[in-house]
Amino acid sequence: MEDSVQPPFTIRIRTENNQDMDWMVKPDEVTFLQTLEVFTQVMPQSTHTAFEYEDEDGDRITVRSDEEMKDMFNYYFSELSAEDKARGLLPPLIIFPKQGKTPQNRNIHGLKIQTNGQTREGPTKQQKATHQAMTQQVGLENILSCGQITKDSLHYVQLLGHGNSGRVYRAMHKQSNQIMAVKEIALDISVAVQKQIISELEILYKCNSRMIISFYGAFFCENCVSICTEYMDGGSLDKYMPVPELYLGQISMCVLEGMLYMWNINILHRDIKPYNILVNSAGEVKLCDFGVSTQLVKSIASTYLGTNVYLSPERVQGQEYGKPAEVWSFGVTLFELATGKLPFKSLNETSKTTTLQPFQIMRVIIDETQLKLPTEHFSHELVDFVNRCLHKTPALRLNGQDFLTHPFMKNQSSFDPSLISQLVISRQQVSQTSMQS
Ligand SMILES: Nc1ncnc2c1ncn2[C@@H]1O[C@H](COP(=O)(O)OP(=O)(O)OP(=O)(O)O)[C@@H](O)[C@H]1O
Repeated sequence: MEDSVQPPFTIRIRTENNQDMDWMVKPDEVTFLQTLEVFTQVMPQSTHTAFEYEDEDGDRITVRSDEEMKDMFNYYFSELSAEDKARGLLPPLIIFPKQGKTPQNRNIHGLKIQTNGQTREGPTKQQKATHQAMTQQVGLENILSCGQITKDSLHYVQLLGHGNSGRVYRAMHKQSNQIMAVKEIALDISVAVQKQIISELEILYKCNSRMIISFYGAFFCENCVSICTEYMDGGSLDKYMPVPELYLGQISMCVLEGMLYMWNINILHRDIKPYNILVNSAGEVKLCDFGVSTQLVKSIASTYLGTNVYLSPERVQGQEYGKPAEVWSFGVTLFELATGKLPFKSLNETSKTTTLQPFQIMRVIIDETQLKLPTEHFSHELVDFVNRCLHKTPALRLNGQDFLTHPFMKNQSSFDPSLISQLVISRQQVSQTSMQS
């Protein structure tokens, strides 16, 4: 690896207060000095003379020169797993800036003071110009991102759809040729909030379940956040409704596995609905759009005026969100997937849902007696399963243990991707035929 050209990857600068800043670099082009200059842009209040990275035992190794930086890159590439290399998108290399010890510049209380002539009012004109030049030189505009994806590194291929909060594109990451789905959400928020969103989204890197969509990275460009995830060629389940019961069992198994996996690591989805369950022609079923970033959820909610018809009665009434609320949304989703309709009589005409005021929809969710799945069309097991997810009293809904022992789930043999694959491919054939005629 030492003599070959090393591909671009992300250096994650971990600041003292544990805030991460990602910076995409080409190892052959970036220098030690440039790295220190980037620190100055990210942490203008401190002076740095070196930085550290961790070896496989967690021991810190200091970098003070181009030579040592080269050693660090070689070490990083030698430690990559075959899986990382095959994925094309490399994990970030975390570095820890080291502050220079300049006692004459510190006061006795240990408070940092300005060291480089920068006044309290902010940088001088000359500093601003240097900053701007540096920004262009080292690609600082890319720092507000996690992962190594930026707008420029993507080739947008096709608009896949749009929801309440934004648009989703199919795009290709030029360096890795990786096809991905990019969800763009416009948000009118401060840079501080943008940073918080990016750092909250990073938890998605740790989610490793075959039932959860893979996360490739996220970045802000102007006022838009772009979230890049695995592309699923079958799209979301809303396009398949009504879904025959044969497939519903398999879909439920996958959604539950994904949900239970996330619950285990203390993450709630917060927005379960047919639009957030994706399928592909390989027969995979995956959950997407996890509400892992509280700040992102808040920022979207403040611009969205509608009412989510998948919300549980207790959530509509402002009570704390918990697993039972998630189970309710799953119940509404299954009901809709099975019948193509919502479990509320008065919300079933689309024209009504769009003309009803948000508070009227909330009233329906709280007050209306839910429809029951008709027993003549569905098995007794499915009807009972859905009805028990849709119990008005949260404590009486199915919970983690009951799910797996419920006859509807027990009747499922193990997951068979060929079934879902059949569903996706036959739909793709139908839409191709209708496009041709
Ligand atoms: N990873 C993906 N792969 C393939 N298609 C996708 C992917 N993510 C989303 N889509 C498609 O894009 C459409 C719009 O997605 P989006 O997440 O914006 O919709 P939504 O969930 O209805 O909206 P919102 O979450 O804003 O309420 C989806 O219905 C789906 O068909």
